[in-house]
Amino acid sequence: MTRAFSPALALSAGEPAGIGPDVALAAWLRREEHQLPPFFITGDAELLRARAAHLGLAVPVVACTPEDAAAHFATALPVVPTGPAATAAPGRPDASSAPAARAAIDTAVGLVQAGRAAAIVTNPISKAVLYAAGFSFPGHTEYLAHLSGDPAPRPVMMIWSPELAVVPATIHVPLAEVPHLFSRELLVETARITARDLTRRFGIAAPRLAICGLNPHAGEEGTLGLEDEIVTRPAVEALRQEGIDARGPLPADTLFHAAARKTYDVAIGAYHDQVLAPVKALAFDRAVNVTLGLPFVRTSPDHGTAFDIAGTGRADPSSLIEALRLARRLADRDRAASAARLPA
Ligand SMILES: NC(=O)C1=CN([C@@H]2O[C@H](COP(=O)(O)OP(=O)(O)OC[C@H]3O[C@@H](n4cnc5c(N)ncnc54)[C@H](O)[C@@H]3O)[C@@H](O)[C@H]2O)C=CC1
Ligand SMILES: NCC(=O)COP(=O)(O)O
Repeated sequence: MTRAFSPALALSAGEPAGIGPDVALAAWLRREEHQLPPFFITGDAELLRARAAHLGLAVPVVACTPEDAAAHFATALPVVPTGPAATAAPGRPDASSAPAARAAIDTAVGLVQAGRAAAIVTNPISKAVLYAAGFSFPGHTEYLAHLSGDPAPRPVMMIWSPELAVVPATIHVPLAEVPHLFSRELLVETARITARDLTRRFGIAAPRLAICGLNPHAGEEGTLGLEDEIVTRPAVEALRQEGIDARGPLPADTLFHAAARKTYDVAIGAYHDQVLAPVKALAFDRAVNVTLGLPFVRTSPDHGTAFDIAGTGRADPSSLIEALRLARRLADRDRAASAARLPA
């Protein structure tokens, strides 16, 4: 049986002064050991050559088209050039960082939308650097939704690992704004998208969702805050009426120990640190950030730019490796599902 052609994965280069180049080079060097699917970087080939030389890594870098990337992958790291040169030194972002980082994302999205990349994997950006250059989106998650369509779909951030998968209902917002943004509509919509994508892309037929309360002890029946009676409980009831296996409001402090984790497929929390801290504590080197709700597959390592170790050779590529492997799996499942929907 011949396997239908599927394009390579697009890996956006991320913040040039961060560890994105380091982990991309290190992942490519481990491509056989980890049976990595072919990928190409959208970015600046010169920067990658310079970083390989700086780190003393024997990685040939080849500039090519997305279509030629898979053929080059066995012998060189393929780069699809994006235009803006990135001149920043490791650990020292400069003014070249923002246009280069943004162009890498834009190119990757354009290629996946044109069917020239199977999925997008993003290396970390420095949000502060992009904000200073006028970027008005809190992070990739929201920017990718913006690039996905008009109106933009609601994006959902999931950090996935074999030990634990979590979703924050509010994403990149100041903690003081969380109680105002935490609404029944937000929670229901977030849970629906999560359940749908866990079935469609992860193959979990009836996902079990554990919904955390916002307050300590999930509000202790309203005595420690009313949000869980006004928002969380009715949202869970609405989800159950739709046939979604949701439970809550559950106290977040007792939801992440080993026995509790066996009772659900994903924990949905009210805010970023409530659920990202446990997954990063358990699986920092293996966890993958996946954006749900998009028309294409996007994954990312769970870590940031790590300026403190960029260019030192200490950056661990494991999370990027898992992000590449997961992106391929999810894209293949998407493709198979689309093919099954086609008329014979
Ligand atoms: N997807 C993305 O674009 C993300 C971007 N960021 C951005 O990254 C920047 C720095 O964020 P931080 O909170 O400092 O988190 P960080 O993940 O960059 O670093 C936290 C600590 O973990 C270490 N670390 C991170 N990745 C590592 C790896 N692969 N191997 C070994 N050690 C590693 C770092 O050296 C540092 O000590 C911020 O601007 C943030 O917005 C953060 C998370 C995701
Ligand atoms: N802490 C996770 C994170 O900041 C990832 O953000 P994004 O850039 O993937 O939206």
